[in-house]
Amino acid sequence: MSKYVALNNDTALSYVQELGQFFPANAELSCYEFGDGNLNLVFRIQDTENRSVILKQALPYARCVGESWPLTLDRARIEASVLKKHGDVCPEHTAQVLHHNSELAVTILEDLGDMAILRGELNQGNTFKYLGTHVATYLARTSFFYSDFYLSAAEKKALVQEFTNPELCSITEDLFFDDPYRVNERNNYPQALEDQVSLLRDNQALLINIAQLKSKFFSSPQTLLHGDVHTGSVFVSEKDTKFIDPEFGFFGPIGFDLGSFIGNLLLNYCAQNGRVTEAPKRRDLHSYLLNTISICLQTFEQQWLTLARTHTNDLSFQAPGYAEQFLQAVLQDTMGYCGTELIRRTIGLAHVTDIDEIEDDVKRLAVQKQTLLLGEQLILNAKSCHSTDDFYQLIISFVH
Ligand SMILES: Nc1ncnc2c1ncn2[C@@H]1O[C@H](COP(=O)(O)OP(=O)(O)O)[C@@H](O)[C@H]1O
Ligand SMILES: CSC[C@H]1O[C@H](OP(=O)(O)O)[C@H](O)[C@@H]1O
Repeated sequence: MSKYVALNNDTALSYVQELGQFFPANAELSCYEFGDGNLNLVFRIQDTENRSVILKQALPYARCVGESWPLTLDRARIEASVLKKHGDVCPEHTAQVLHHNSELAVTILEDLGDMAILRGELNQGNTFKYLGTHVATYLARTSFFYSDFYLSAAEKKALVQEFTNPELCSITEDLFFDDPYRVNERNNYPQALEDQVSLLRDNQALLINIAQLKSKFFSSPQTLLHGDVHTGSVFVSEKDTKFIDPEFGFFGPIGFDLGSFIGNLLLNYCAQNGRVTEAPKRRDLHSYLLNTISICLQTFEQQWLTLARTHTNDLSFQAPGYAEQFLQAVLQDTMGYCGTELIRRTIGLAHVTDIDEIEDDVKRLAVQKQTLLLGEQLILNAKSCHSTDDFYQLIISFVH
C-alpha cells in the first residue's frame, strides 16, 4: 500500500500485519480506532499476548472540523521526524517511532497505554512527583541541542528547511495571536465574558505585546520546537514522562514550548477552583501545581546553563555571560507565550477539558475570568521579569 488512502480498523490491521515486524507470524491481531485529538486517526493494534503498537494516521483535513478544513498530510512526516530528532537527544522522555510512511501519512509508535495522558490525570486530582523535572529535562535538552549554541550554521539551516511547517504554524498564528483579539466566528466563549473580552481587544499595550510575540514566532528560529506542548501531549506514570504529538514542530522561539506547558498547568490551577469543592484537597493540588512550575523553571534554567557551559560549539556564544543573557530573554518569551495559551484556551476555538467539564455555569465563568486576567497580566509584565523567581512570584501574586 503506498498511495494515500484513509485507513479503517481492518486496513490498519492489515498494514501492520504486512510489515511483519512487530508481532510473531501466527499472532491473532485485533485493531480499534480511539483517537480523541483534534486532528488525526489513532489505532491500537494488539495481539492476545498483550503486545501492541499504535498506528497514527493524518487525514487530509482537521478531524475535529471535517473536510471543510483541509490540512496538509506533510504534518505526519514532521511529527515522526521531530519525534526522531527529539528522541536522539532525550530518548527517556520522547515516544519512540517504530515505522513511518510519508505517502500514507502513517506513523507506528510504541504503545504508551500503560501510562496516562496528563490532562485527564490532573483533572482527576492525581499528581506526579517527577513531572516538573522531566518536562524541564525534555525541553532543556531538545531546545539546546537544536540551537545555534550546539549546531553548526550549515546543519542548523538545513534543519530549518527540513522542518518548515507553514500550514500548521499558520493554525497556531491564527489561534494564539489573532482570533482572541478580534471578532472571529471561530472564537467560543459565553456572552457573560463579552465585557472582559472587549477590554482585551481594546488594550493597546497588550496588543503591542501580542504583536511582538507573534513576530518572534514568525522569525526567531531558535530551536526545533515540539510546537504543541499542552497537557494532552504528555503521557505520565509514577516514574516516567513521555511526549507525543509534535506535528506543529518547527524552528521557533524556545520560550514557546515552555510557556505553553506552564500555561496548561495554570489553566488546571484555575480550573481546580471550579472542580474541587473540599478546600484542603484544592489547597494540596494548588501547591503541587505551583511547586511543579517552580521546579520546571529552575531545572530548565540549570540544565540549559550547564549544557551551554559544557557543550557550546559556537565561539562567539562562549562569551562569558552570553548564555545567561540569552536565557533571560527566553524566560520573558516564556511568560508571554504562557499568557497567550491561557487566553486562547479560554476564548478561542480550542478549549481545555479542565475548564469545559465544570458543569456549574457560575463556577466555570469565574474560572474563565481568572484565566483571562492571569493571561493578560503575564503578557503585560513579561518584560519586567529578570529571573525564574520573578516569573514565579508574579504567578503567585495573581493566583493567590
Ligand atoms: N503512543 C501512544 N500510545 C498510546 N496512546 C496514544 C499514543 N499516541 C496517541 N495516543 C492516544 O491517542 C490520543 C490522540 O493522540 P494525539 O497524538 O494527541 O492525536 P492528535 O494529533 O489528533 O491530537 C491520545 O490522547 C492518546 O490517548
Ligand atoms: C484545529 S487545531 C486546534 C488545536 O488542536 C491542537 O491540539 P491537539 O491536536 O493536540 O488536540 C493544537 O493545540 C491546536 O491549536
